[in-house]
Parts: sequence; structure tokens; C-alpha cells
Amino acid sequence: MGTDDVRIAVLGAGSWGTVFANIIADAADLARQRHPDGPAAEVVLWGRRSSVVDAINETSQNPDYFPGIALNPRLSATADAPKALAGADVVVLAVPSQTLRANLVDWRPHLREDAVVVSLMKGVELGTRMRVSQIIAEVLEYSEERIAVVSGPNLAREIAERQPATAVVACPHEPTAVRLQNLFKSAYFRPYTSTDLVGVEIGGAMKNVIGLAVGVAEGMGFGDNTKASLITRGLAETTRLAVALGADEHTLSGLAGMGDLVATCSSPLSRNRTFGEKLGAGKTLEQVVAETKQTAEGVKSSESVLELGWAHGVDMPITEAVVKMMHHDLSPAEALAAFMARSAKPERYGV
Ligand SMILES: NC(=O)c1ccc[n+]([C@@H]2O[C@H](COP(=O)([O-])OP(=O)(O)OC[C@H]3O[C@@H](n4cnc5c(N)ncnc54)[C@H](O)[C@@H]3O)[C@@H](O)[C@H]2O)c1
Ligand SMILES: O=P(O)(O)OC[C@H](O)CO
Repeated sequence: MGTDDVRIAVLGAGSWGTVFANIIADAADLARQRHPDGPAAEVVLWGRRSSVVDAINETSQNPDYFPGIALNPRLSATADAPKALAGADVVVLAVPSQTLRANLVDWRPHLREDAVVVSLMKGVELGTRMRVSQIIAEVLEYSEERIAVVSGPNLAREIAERQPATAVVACPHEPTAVRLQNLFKSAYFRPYTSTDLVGVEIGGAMKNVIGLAVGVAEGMGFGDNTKASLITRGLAETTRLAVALGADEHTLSGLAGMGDLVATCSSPLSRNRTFGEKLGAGKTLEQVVAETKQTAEGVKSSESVLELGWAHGVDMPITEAVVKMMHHDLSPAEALAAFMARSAKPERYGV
């Protein structure tokens, strides 16, 4: 590798980690076509299961998640995390949020001293109520210019098919966000920058919770008025929480707020919406959990998000209903009745 070349490790070869690694490899090819003498980017993907890793290396496909979709042939994979991390300038994290802390502790000794870490995750940690960037800062003891987040309307399957999509790269230190924007910008993936880490992360965590609620409404057989009401009031709830935590409210009308909320709540590809839909259609929680093979972050994060709301005096009625349905045996019909019986209010209230 040349001195300006970049090595990027993506940790997590599930749905989004695989697709995001592919975006970066495609972006690197495009950059080389435009500037043949410019720096090169090498992308390596870490996965837990050797069967997935072998398939990516031998066939340039991830058959568990996207059978038949051709990945960039320059994308390599390994089941050896220290090997993936060796010399990596940029480390991208794509494991379930609730598993991150334990994984980071294992990975920490293998990270380069000046590595930049990027979270693709959309959750809030149970117990600590920490956003993912806060977990990274605590475990790795990194300063804010070395921690970034990517979030937005990014249903992995569509982007695996190289359909056009946008996202936000957020870092309080703008030059880091711009550097990453350039590394991730491909012919079909257009990242914008933001310095509002709090707004972008709360938008990402909350859209999963609201997606569960919209899914329940879908499963109960309700139509577009109900779903539009939940999306709009869900955005109000998201914005109240984010602003109370220090976010810029405009962030929540952007791609990582409204954009992701609309994608998640409209799409049968969303795992959170699908989870809610099955519950709304009458399956038991145990049945739905058993059928859900991929990560539906909102199920666990709903509890930590609600606690964050309580701690900051923010009224979060949809989140509260989701928590009661996911964790306290409230039926969808009971949740609906309680929601509709709330006291009358002006459209805009609270923080
Ligand atoms: N899939 C999407 O469309 C999408 C888009 C944007 C953001 N995200 C976010 O990305 C994150 C990852 O989601 P995903 O869609 O890739 O999930 P996934 O369920 O498809 O994949 C998760 C991966 O993590 C691995 N994993 C599970 N438990 C682990 C553990 N304890 N330690 C290490 N690895 C473990 C799994 O083997 C799998 O490879 C989530 O926070 C999600 O909200 C997903
Ligand atoms: O499948 P979901 O519900 O995790 O949503 C995927 C992405 O976060 C959508 O942007």
C-alpha cells in the first residue's frame, strides 16, 4: 500500500455490514477511475461465521443475507478480528447495539492508535441508556473527532441492489465527517455531513421504536390515516427527546430523522416494522421473537429510550405503548385504547 492509501475494516458481516463494506469498495473503485494516481482504499469485512466469510471470499456473495447479489470482487472477508483490524485507519462497526460494549473490549487492543471509528448502529444501550457513540467514547477513550455515525433511510436490501440512497455522516468535528463522506460516496450512495451526533443517533434509535408501532397498526388491519398519524406523532416524540438531549431540531426533519422514519415505517423490508406487524396480526411475542432471525433493534432499545425520556421529563406515549407491548404483555388492542384515551392536547407541546 502507498503512504496515502487507506485501510478500512468493517466489523459485522450481517445485513448492513456486508452492504456497507460493498458501498465502500464500490466507492473506492469509482475514486480510482476518476483519479487513477490517487490513494487506494482496501476494505476488509469481519464476520463471526467462517461459512459466511468463505462464501464472500470464494464467490463474492453473502448467501445468508443476499443470495444472488454480486458483491465487489475486491471485498475480502475474515473471521479473525485482530487480522481485520491490523493497520486499519477507519473501523466501521455493524453488530447489534446491545453486543457492542463486550465486542469493543475485545477489539480495543487491536485498534490502531489513530483509528477513526464509525458506528452504523441504531440503538441505545440497556441499563446505561448510552447512545452508541457514547459507548465507543467510554470504552475506547477516544476524543470526539475520532468517532462518527452513519444513519439515514438505508434498507440494506435496496442498497445491496445498488439502488440510489442517501445518508448522513455525523461527527462533531466536521473535517472527519467530510473525510468519511469522501470515502463512502459511491455512484448510488450519497452521504451528507452533519455535526449533530445526538440528533442523528436519536433519530436512528427512535425510528425503530416507531416502526414497531406502525407495524402493529399494519398488522391490526389499519390503513394509511392511522400509519401517517403514528409517523407524524412519532416524529414529534423523537424531536422532543432529541432536543431535550441537546440536538438541533432541524436534524430530525432530515434524512436521519424523517427520512429514516418514512423508509422504515413504509417498507416490508424493515425488520422492526415486520416484527410489529406480526404482533399486530395476533402472533404472540414468543412466536415473533422465534421467527425473527435478524436484528430488530427497537425491541430492546424501546426500554432505554423510554428511560431517557423519563430522565429528561419528555412525554413519549408511543414509545411507552411499544415498551408495554414488547415487555409487559399489553395487547395491541389495549395499547390502542390507552393511546386514544389520552387527554386532549395542542399539536405542539413539551420540550
Ligand atoms: N439492515 C439494515 O437495513 C440496516 C440499515 C442501517 C442500519 N442498520 C443497523 O445496523 C446494525 C446491525 O444491523 P444488521 O442489519 O447488520 O443486523 P443483522 O442481524 O443482519 O446482522 C448482525 C450481525 O452481527 C452478528 N452478531 C450478532 N450477535 C453478535 C455478537 N454478540 N457479537 C458479534 N457479532 C454479533 C451477526 O452474526 C450478524 O453478522 C443495527 O444497529 C441496525 O439497526 C441496519
Ligand atoms: O430493518 P430495520 O427496521 O432495522 O431498518 C433498517 C434500516 O435502519 C432502515 O434505514
